[in-house]
Amino acid sequence: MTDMFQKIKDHEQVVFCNDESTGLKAIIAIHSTRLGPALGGCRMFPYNSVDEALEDVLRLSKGMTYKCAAADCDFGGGKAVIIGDPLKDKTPELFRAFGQFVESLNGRFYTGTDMGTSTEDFVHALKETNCIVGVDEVYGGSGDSSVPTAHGVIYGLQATNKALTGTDDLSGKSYAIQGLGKVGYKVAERLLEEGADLFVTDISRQAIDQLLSKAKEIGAGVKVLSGNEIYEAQADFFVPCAMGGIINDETIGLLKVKAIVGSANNQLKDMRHGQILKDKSILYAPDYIVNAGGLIQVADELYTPNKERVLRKTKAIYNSLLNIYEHAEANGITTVEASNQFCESRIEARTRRNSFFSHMKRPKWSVRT
Ligand SMILES: NC(=O)c1ccc[n+]([C@@H]2O[C@H](COP(=O)([O-])OP(=O)(O)OC[C@H]3O[C@@H](n4cnc5c(N)ncnc54)[C@H](O)[C@@H]3O)[C@@H](O)[C@H]2O)c1
Ligand SMILES: N[C@@H](Cc1ccccc1)C(=O)O
Repeated sequence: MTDMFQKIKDHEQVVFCNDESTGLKAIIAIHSTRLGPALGGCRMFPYNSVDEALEDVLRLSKGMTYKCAAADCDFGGGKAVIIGDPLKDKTPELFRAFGQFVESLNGRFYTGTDMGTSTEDFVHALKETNCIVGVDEVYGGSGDSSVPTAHGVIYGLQATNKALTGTDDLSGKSYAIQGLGKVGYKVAERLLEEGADLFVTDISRQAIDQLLSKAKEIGAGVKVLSGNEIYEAQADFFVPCAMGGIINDETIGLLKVKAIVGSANNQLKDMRHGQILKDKSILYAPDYIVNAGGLIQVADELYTPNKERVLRKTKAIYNSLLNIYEHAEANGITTVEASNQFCESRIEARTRRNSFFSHMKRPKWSVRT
């Protein structure tokens, strides 16, 4: 039998949620509460096996610990995955059942949207727990987190452009975007407005058609590629905005871009792929630095929400990336090593009181009740 404790050895807590009546099968992973209660979105995906779902939630929740530390948020890392097809298996009852499991963690885990879930889904969960972030303002939330996430990706592209060419002007460059969902579509739209050339791919025809009609409206050109063709696109930037693990042994040799900057979580299949990118002189913007905009917004929501502060902290992604590039270059290490080192030392320096968050609720949470 698999040694489950060996598998989850880096994590504080992993909860398997099973609800027969609604068909809910979910896993919540809390990686660390050293800096505060765990915060992380909930993904819905038709995983092929429970092992695959577990591996995803363990990696994603660990990434959230680093993302919170890098973005200077007083939260720890957690994530949830619901095993199911977001196009077929969603019901209000399923999300209410999920909300009950979140509530059972008593304030140790706050969650909201991620790949495959929407703000509407969490309005149902909100009936069972207050530990939900990023729902629309009419429900007391700060709104769709993909908006600031997309802003962050744009700042990330500008900083990377600056590091490569000395200017942060995004026009006249080409971008290969994988995934035109909540984040990818907004990034694509902004790049079109900037006068960029786009290569795009998505498994959803509807998502592609929506972008094509937008491009037509503003008279911009978009080339649609199928599946793996996106890795071979002759573009300046690869912008992954769908699933993780896409920089791997099969794809890395195909890349022709100068840099990778996208919102997808866990883009590198393995740490060693960071070194291969460095050897190929492809500048890699660590995903959890680039895609922190959504986290910044929902973390802010848990105090007294302030849009100006969210914008300022999201803008800081630009300088954070430039610092990471500089540190990596000066020390002959990869950009992921540089950002991991920064986060680990920040977590070490900030850990206080104890290393297990057990408070019942965030101080200002009562404003929502
Ligand atoms: N939403 C946020 O605020 C946020 C924040 C940080 C990170 N992220 C990450 O960004 C990524 C995208 O998130 P999202 O919220 O836009 O998700 P989403 O579900 O809204 O969009 C994902 C898109 O990718 C497409 N897709 C799925 N598999 C694909 C494939 N094999 N090839 C091409 N396209 C594919 C889907 O059809 C969909 O259009 C995820 O990895 C997510 O974890 C999202
Ligand atoms: N899902 C996004 C934003 C988010 C963070 C935390 C909670 C809810 C949503 C992320 O991975 O960063």
